[in-house]
Parts: sequence; C-alpha cells; structure tokens
Amino acid sequence: MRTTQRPLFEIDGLSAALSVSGGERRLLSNVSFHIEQGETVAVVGESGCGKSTLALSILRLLEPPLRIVSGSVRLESRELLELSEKEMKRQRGSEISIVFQDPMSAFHPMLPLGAQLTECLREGSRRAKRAQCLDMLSRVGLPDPEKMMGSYSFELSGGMLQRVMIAMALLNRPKLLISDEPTTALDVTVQAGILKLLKQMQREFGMGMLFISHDLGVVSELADRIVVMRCGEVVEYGETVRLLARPTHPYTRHLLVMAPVLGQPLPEQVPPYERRQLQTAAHSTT
Ligand SMILES: Nc1ncnc2c1ncn2[C@@H]1O[C@H](COP(=O)(O)OP(=O)(O)OP(=O)(O)O)[C@@H](O)[C@H]1O
Repeated sequence: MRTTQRPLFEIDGLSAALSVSGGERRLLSNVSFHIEQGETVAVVGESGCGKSTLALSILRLLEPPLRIVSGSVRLESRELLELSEKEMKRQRGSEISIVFQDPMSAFHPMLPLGAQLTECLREGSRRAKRAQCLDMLSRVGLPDPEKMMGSYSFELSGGMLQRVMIAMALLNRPKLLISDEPTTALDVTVQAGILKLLKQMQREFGMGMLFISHDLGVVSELADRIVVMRCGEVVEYGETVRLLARPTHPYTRHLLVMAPVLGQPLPEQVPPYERRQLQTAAHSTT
C-alpha cells in the first residue's frame, strides 16, 4: 500500500537506449515503480526484455553504446541521476548493493575471499573489519567463517559462493538490495536455500529488495509486488496475490503458463479459448 510519505526507492519514467548506426534503439521505455522499506518488488520478463539494463541503470553502470535517456531514480528522495560520479560511487555497495547471477565471475580468482570482503568496508581498523566480515559470513549460514576468509573462489561450490556474494552485498547494510537472477546459475537443489536466505536477510536488515527474474514461479514466493516487463516496457504492475490470481495483461498470463514452479492451474479468468492457446504455446516451447 502506498503511503503518503515518499517511498524508499522510486523510479519514474526511466528510459534507456542503445546507440545504433543512424539512431537509437529503446531498451527501456518509461519504466516507473516504487519500493517501500522492507518490501520486495520483483521485475519479471523473458530474456532480453531489459531487466539487467534496468539494474545497471539504477546503479548508473550503463556503458556506451547504452545510455539513460530520461527519467528519475530516487533513493530516499535523493535523485541518483543527478549525483556526481564520486557521490554515486559512494552509493554503490553502501546504500545500494547488487547480487549478480554468476558468483564465480564476481570474485577475483587469485585473491582470498577475506581480502575481497574487507575491501568493501570503508571504516574501522583491520581487526574491526575482519570481525564484521566473520559475523556476516556466519549470518549467511556459512560454516567455518575463519576458513572461508582464507579460501579462494574456485574452492567453493556455486551455492556457497553465492552466500559469500550475499554477505559482501550486505556488509555495509544497504538500504536497497538488487538481486539480478541470483539463483539462475545454481543447481535447483540450492536455489531454494538462497531465496530463503535473501528473504531472511531482508527481514533482519529491513531493507528494500528489487528482485529480478525471468521466472514468475520463483518471484511468487518472494515478492510483495510484481512488475511485468516486456520489450523494455512495464505491461503490468501490481500486488503479487492479485497479479497471480487475476492477471490483466495477456503477457502476464503467458508468463504464468510458463512458470513451472508455480504449478497452478490457469486462473479462471482466462477464457477457455485463450487457455488452449497459452497451453499449446507452453508445450510447444518445452
Ligand atoms: N552492450 C550492449 N550492446 C548491444 N545490445 C545490448 C547491450 N546490452 C544489452 N543489449 C540489448 O538490450 C536488450 C535488453 O538486454 P538485457 O540484458 O537488459 O535483458 P534481460 O532481460 O536482462 O535479459 P537476460 O535475462 O537474458 O539477461 C537485449 O535486446 C540486448 O540484446
């Protein structure tokens, strides 16, 4: 429910484009939504719809030929698109953190994990930083944090390394955590554990979470509200329970049919002829 106060995080009319010879191709068109403190908002859509472009735009990490064209991105009323690069650098990793899809590529293979974790902390003595890292590693459910600090990324399983990445993202207690397909690269058996951990950490720290996924089934467990994106545009946006029970846009219905985890029958509101079409489409692509 929208309060009268400004939300924790707000995107308004955000558009981004890719420069191509003779013009531009829109990758995000007029994207708007907000996230309250302690709330999870999921952005869902198929590959190529612009989810990662959105995450990188929020962090101002888009590189040419990609660029933000217009709009506004506010964290606690601060306009991120107007900050200097130095100010924005300070926001990243402290006020807004991100957990990426592939934990293996997020760490330097030749540096012990402990050194990479402590590097994220700006204040405090070496000893205090180490203590903070050990505390966070145990909070994310890793056994033997001392040993973990001296380990290298290639020595850990994907699931364990994803937990280290989550610990790293949370070290500075960010106000907003962006999770960009955090379980896609992992075994099905460890996915549920990582989702549970993210939810638990979010509750513990009271932060807002933007959860990016191609899978409506995964986000149905986690999100308070869902933003459905297609070809860079928001086609539907609403509370999870309502959106899953009564999707209004045909594309949302299509994603529902494609969501294996959800395993629910199609909502009654989908007319019979459309059900047949959607089910046939789902079967023909699997
Ligand atoms: N650096 C780039 N150069 C050219 N095109 C790009 C670049 N980055 C993204 N795109 C294009 O922008 C569109 C959106 O890509 P984006 O990675 O944001 O989608 P996505 O929804 O995150 O997809 P996925 O789930 O596969 O990561 C795609 O058509 C993609 O090909």
